[in-house]
Amino acid sequence: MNDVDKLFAQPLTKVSDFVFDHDVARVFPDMIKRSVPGYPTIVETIGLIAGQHAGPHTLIYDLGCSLGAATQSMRRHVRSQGCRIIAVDNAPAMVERCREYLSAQSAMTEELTPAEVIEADILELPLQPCSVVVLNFTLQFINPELRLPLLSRIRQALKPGGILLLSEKLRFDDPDQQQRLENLHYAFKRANGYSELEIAQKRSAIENVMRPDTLDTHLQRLQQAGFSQAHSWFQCLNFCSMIATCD
Ligand SMILES: Nc1ncnc2c1ncn2[C@@H]1O[C@H](C[S@+](CC[C@H]([NH3+])C(=O)[O-])CC(=O)[O-])[C@@H](O)[C@H]1O
Ligand SMILES: O=C(O)C(=O)Cc1ccccc1
Repeated sequence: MNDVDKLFAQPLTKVSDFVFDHDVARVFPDMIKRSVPGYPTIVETIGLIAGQHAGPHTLIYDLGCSLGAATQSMRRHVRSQGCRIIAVDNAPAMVERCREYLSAQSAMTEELTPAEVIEADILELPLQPCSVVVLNFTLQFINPELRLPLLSRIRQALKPGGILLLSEKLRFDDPDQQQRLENLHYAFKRANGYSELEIAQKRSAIENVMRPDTLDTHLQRLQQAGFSQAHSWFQCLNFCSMIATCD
């Protein structure tokens, strides 16, 4: 069920823009673990932090859930009575497999927080009052102009004491820092078995669809969206996770 990512292993005459289709869904757990430094730690810690902030009888959103890794972690960590997780993705292939993964988890473990998966565009979906929202490497795929309106809507939906957990690939204004961390990211990929060709073709595939911001841009935008406090709680190379709080 979980295949090794060889999507960019053969030379392609034209590298198309990256899409979350069936081929990607099939290899996604392998791809993200070998491509994002710190990903397993981030996913596990999202569960831990959500467990501290999800009050009884509140809603949790996992927006751009892919196969539901963050949802699975939160289902294990959130112990409050009457909590429910809504995982959302607009890629049908991801949603289909996410439902399978969550059913398999339910079958294997007792006392998990209930979770449902909705196929929807997070830019369109009305958000109900909630205690925790997760954007784990999703905002970077949203049109830059629509990022602040989305974050403002999330802020409006969060109850007092609620939090947003936002993980992103970072860009750096300083050219030396950008080059150093980008090179280290490629070294991380190489160490995980990706070839130079795979690294180069994946880079072309994502350059038009994934647009990272600087940490400053993120923190300022979170403030603009109305969050009381925002800071990072994890960084490995050019990948970071932030928490934003509501009074
Ligand atoms: N407008 C949108 N509406 C809904 N979903 C969207 C939208 N745009 C993109 N997505 C979805 O956001 C996800 C981004 S992957 C998230 C990993 C996951 N969070 C994880 O914890 O493993 C990150 C990555 O691949 O680097 C994809 O599944 C898209 O379909
Ligand atoms: O692979 C990369 O270079 C990334 O930045 C992360 C990533 C992981 C999975 C899908 C798209 C991008």
